[in-house]
Amino acid sequence: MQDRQEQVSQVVVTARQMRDIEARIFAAGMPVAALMEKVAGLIALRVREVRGSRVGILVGPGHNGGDALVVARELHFRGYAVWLYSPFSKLKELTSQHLQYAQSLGIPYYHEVEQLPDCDFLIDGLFGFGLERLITEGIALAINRLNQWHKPILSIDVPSGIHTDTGEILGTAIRATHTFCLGLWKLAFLQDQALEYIGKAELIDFDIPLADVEAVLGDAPRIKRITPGTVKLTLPLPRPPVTHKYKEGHLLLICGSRRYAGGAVLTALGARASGVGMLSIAVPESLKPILVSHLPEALIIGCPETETGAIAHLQLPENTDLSFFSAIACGPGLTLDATPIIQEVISGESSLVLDADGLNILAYMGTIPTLQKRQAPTVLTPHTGEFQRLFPDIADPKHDRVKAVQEAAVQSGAVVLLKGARTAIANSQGAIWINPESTPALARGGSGDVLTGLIGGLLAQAATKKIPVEDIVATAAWWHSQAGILAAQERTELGVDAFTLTQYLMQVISNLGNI
Ligand SMILES: NC(=O)C1=CN([C@@H]2O[C@H](COP(=O)(O)OP(=O)(O)OC[C@H]3O[C@@H](n4cnc5c(N)ncnc54)[C@H](O)[C@@H]3O)[C@@H](O)[C@H]2O)[C@H](O)CC1
Ligand SMILES: [K+]
Repeated sequence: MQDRQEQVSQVVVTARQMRDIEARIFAAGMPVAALMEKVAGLIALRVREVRGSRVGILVGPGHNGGDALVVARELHFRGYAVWLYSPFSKLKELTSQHLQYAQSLGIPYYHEVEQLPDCDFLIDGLFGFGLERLITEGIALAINRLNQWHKPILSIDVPSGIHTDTGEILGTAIRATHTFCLGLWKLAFLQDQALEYIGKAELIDFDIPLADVEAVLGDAPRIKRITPGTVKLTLPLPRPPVTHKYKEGHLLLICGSRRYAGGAVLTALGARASGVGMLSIAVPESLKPILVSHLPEALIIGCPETETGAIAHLQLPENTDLSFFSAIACGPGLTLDATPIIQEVISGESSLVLDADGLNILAYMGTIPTLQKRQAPTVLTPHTGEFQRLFPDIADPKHDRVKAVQEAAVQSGAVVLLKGARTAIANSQGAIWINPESTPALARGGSGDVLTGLIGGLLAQAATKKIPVEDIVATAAWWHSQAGILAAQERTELGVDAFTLTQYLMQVISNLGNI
């Protein structure tokens, strides 16, 4: 049984779902004003940990503004110098009552941004999940002006101006340094385009009953955050006391070319870190010595080469065919000259991960619909450019990455991992995993090759277990990014080349015991 914190940390909701959950709580008898008091009380406690005692509070017309006014009142009583700014003349009733009381306490209230005295930081309660249209005119100008002050801004629930679901900027938006997401993680926190506006994100749990969350989310496929708890459920640990190398999975990597030898080494090092029982690596014949020297434990299969140094065709050892392997990972460094290999692995019946040139060849051949016919699981791991080449008829993933990856999985029947600051993974039934933490240190050549090897190695080990493929892919994505975070902490964001990244993978798993 997972504890409440772990369960809450996995949940992701849309604005609509949050409103429905909230409606159930109110219908069950919780007074709206009491909930606002509780939530804003928790925010005020958190704000008091921030340095500074002169605070400007931005008040919107809805309950986000109400939250801000309760925070203003609490800070006022705790001795802070508090100033209110609100350009709105019409406020929701509860918000209006809080404003009236704040004014009765002598808290100054201004209609123009310029009237706000110099403050240490700002609290943004202009709009929460009720923002439904573009911000225009005076309010847009005010937000732009406030952003130019370059003061710390603490946003309540979401930075005002951000679409709660897609993370799009609706006209303009507050650039928060810190955002307190209320109750449950909203989808915008997991959309790349919103991240620059959100700053440091923190969930304020205000005891939403899990029964209400379950009732609203129902049995439909969910969007979930990957957490250490979900990762622990899928890792092949502990191993059974009695086992042997083939029981712990046999992965075949097909990668590399004379031009891109390093891609093969990095993919293999990612696979090695997965702990896979047996690793075979098919490369062009001329790469064999390099691979042997880096991975003495692996079986290196030298294959005939094209004139350009790509694998011309697979030449597996005698009595071996593709069905012999628990999983196959194919693509890094292949070049487009290895096209026949992709045709061959797609028609095989092993679990298959396709990345890099594997995806480019797939796009070139236009074989996405044929993936639907595969009996075994397929995993595609595109970055945005590869994604657009593979799925040209899906709307630009930049507008809504989560929707795009969901559509791609339905179209292909594959598990699709869309790389990004918040990597998203979808299966063809509509379930989504999103990796909530990463580092820009990973935006570097070769880091994707490491991920491909890691996914392949975990898939091979899970081949006989009943773990959903998307859960395994999610675990690999989390593991990979945590290694990047760990490496960046020690070596800065500039010090995480792909080889170094592979050296941090094991540390992540040994640290998991402490989480
Ligand atoms: N989730 C919970 O259980 C709780 C949420 N709280 C807070 O309440 C807000 C949501 O409040 P709501 O009143 O529904 O919406 P907003 O405050 O975001 O504002 C809606 C308000 O703004 C008007 N509006 C919408 N778009 C625009 C626009 N572009 N320009 C001008 N005006 C606009 C709209 O008509 C409404 O009047 C949530 O985020 C939390 O902060 C509770 O306090 C605690 C429980
Ligand atoms: K806000």
